[in-house]
Amino acid sequence: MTDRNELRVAIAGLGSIGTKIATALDQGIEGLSLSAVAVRDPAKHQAFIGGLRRPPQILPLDQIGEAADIVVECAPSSQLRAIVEPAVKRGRAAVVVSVGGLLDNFDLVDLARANGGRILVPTGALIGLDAVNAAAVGTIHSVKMVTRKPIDGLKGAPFIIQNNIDIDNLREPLKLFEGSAREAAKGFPANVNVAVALSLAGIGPDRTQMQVWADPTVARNVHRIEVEADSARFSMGIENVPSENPKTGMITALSVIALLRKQRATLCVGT
Ligand SMILES: NC(=O)C1=CN([C@@H]2O[C@H](COP(=O)(O)OP(=O)(O)OC[C@H]3O[C@@H](n4cnc5c(N)ncnc54)[C@H](OP(=O)(O)O)[C@@H]3O)[C@@H](O)[C@H]2O)C=CC1
Ligand SMILES: O=C([O-])CC(=O)C(=O)O
Repeated sequence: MTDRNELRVAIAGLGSIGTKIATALDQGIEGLSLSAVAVRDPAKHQAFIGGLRRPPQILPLDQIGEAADIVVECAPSSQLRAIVEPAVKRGRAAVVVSVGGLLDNFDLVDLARANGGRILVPTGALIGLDAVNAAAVGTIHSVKMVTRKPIDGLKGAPFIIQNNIDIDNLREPLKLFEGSAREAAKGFPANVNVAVALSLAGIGPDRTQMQVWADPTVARNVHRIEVEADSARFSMGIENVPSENPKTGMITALSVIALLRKQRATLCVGT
């Protein structure tokens, strides 16, 4: 039975990130319960959902906002609008992991504001957005980010296909892209959500500069960031162990779980 004071959480997409969040909610997060999921093919996920202690309802994407106070989007970015729009229209909170998709749908922020909804972007596979948020209260002069991924983590990216770049036979690191976080998100929608999150925490997608490297010498998704602000200069780095989806670092799901834990926790640490 659901405690009426519990926040109901619904998850859209049960892939590498969504299944971890569903499992954590099912095992228990203070004050939260898993109320619904949306999947493309229910039959494929039947065993997983049936194996949960309290199996959630399975609802169409656009209806999960009805069954939840918080909707967690962890599907491909092409589905972001279909998931977030109905939720924020109903005044719900939407946790967005496909944050690159927000740039082309930024009106959702206005829609959320007009209806009392919220859009929450977790730190995800990155580090230090608390410091970037704080520095942005003052003046940030520049934010630069360099991402290196193993070949398997980059395969299929539109930028690579459109430019006909062969990364399969690389022996040395190859710089694929240099430009703004906005342009990077277009070329690598499943690879640089982190750069967009960084940009939204700091100086925006047009001023945040980034490089993307295909690197056969690394086994992890490596992100290095340099921030120059009036309050501080800082460098940050993270080397993510890929999950079963080689494009996605394992820490991404953990970051969402940490964000969910904060919704009702008595002790909250970090901004
Ligand atoms: N913010 C960040 O730091 C990071 C964000 N990401 C982003 O997070 C998102 C999820 O990543 P990840 O879990 O690894 O991806 P996966 O590919 O592992 O999972 C995506 C899931 O979405 C499901 N899906 C696809 N279309 C629909 C639909 N129409 N309705 C419902 N479900 C659908 C897929 O279903 P099926 O199982 O049937 O294929 C799959 O289960 C991606 O956009 C990724 O780029 C990733 C890493 C870091
Ligand atoms: O997991 C990572 O290292 C980053 C990632 O895929 C993304 O930002 O989309």
